[in-house]
Amino acid sequence: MIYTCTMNPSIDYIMNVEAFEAGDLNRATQTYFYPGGKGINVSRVVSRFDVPTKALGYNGGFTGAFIKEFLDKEKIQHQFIDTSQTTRINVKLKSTEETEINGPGAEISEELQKELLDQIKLLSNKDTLVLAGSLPSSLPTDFYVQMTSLCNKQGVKVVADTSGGALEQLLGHPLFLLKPNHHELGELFNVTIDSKEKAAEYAQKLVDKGVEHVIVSMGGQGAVYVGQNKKLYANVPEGKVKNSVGAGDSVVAGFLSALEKEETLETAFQYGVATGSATAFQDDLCKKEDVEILLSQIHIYNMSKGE
Ligand SMILES: Nc1ncnc2c1ncn2[C@@H]1O[C@H](COP(=O)(O)OP(=O)(O)OP(=O)(O)O)[C@@H](O)[C@H]1O
Ligand SMILES: O=P(O)(O)OC[C@@]1(O)O[C@H](CO)[C@@H](O)[C@@H]1O
Repeated sequence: MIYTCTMNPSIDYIMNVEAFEAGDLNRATQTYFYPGGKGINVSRVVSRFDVPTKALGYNGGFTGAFIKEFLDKEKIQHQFIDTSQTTRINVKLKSTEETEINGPGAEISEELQKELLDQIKLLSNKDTLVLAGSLPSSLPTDFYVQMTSLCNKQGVKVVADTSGGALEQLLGHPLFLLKPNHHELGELFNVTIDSKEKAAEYAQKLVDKGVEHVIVSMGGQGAVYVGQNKKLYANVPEGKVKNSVGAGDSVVAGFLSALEKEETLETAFQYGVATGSATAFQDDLCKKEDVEILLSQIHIYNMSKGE
């Protein structure tokens, strides 16, 4: 089972505004509400590939109830811990540019932290746990490390999709998959990643620190995969980007879902990139059919052979 854990979920309130003017009254042409938070996005996309998934994390209030109802409608299992605080609403403003305003997180008491760690203790070596998104500031910065240590003892595969201090602290701990974008990877090593070769060089450093699979997404410039004995590059398909929210999460979901179906690494990487692009080309997260249309446009090159 692919478990996802979203410490800081959200309702994503998408507002399309034709020509946004700061400091003025703007009227939106279309608005949408979606459940958000990186782990929840991963669960929503994984379930579209018919792979079993369950969303964990914190949730509360009327916004939390909306997220649970939405997941129920999509037949996605969830087991959130109730914080009795209103889950945040993140505004995604789409105009000539995309602007995001993400709310702060809930106050998570020590008791609630323990409750989540107790849930993690029930996972087994057949499970994968995706730790995704920001940590609310009330949580200790090593909370993902605490969860990862438990998982490593139980043989649970850990996937991390986070950035900054939370990501830095995870390095050195055995991880199954990391998917930084090229900016996040650059920040980790204080360098600028401006080519696929540089992305592969720094992804290799993550593999040397104990990460089994690293995917570096580079937006419209393709993606790089580095694992124990493989260095691959994938182009991205042509298309109009409508929405980048959840595109990175979709790469994780596509890659993990394909591995669950025992596809090869190359195919899983191809699925990951196709899934990311399929979401980038839609208003909401992609469907399985959107991914299948794009698959044949993504070519995998073996960088170790100079391709
Ligand atoms: N211009 C584009 N054309 C085609 N696909 C794209 C484009 N931009 C992004 N994507 C798809 O989205 C994936 C993730 O994009 P990106 O590298 O920006 O990651 P990210 O920053 O983690 O994403 P997010 O915006 O969700 O945080 C890419 O690997 C690709 O599949
Ligand atoms: O504030 P965080 O946790 O870093 O990111 C949260 C978020 O921006 O990430 C998802 C897209 O990846 C959205 O659904 C959500 O609003």
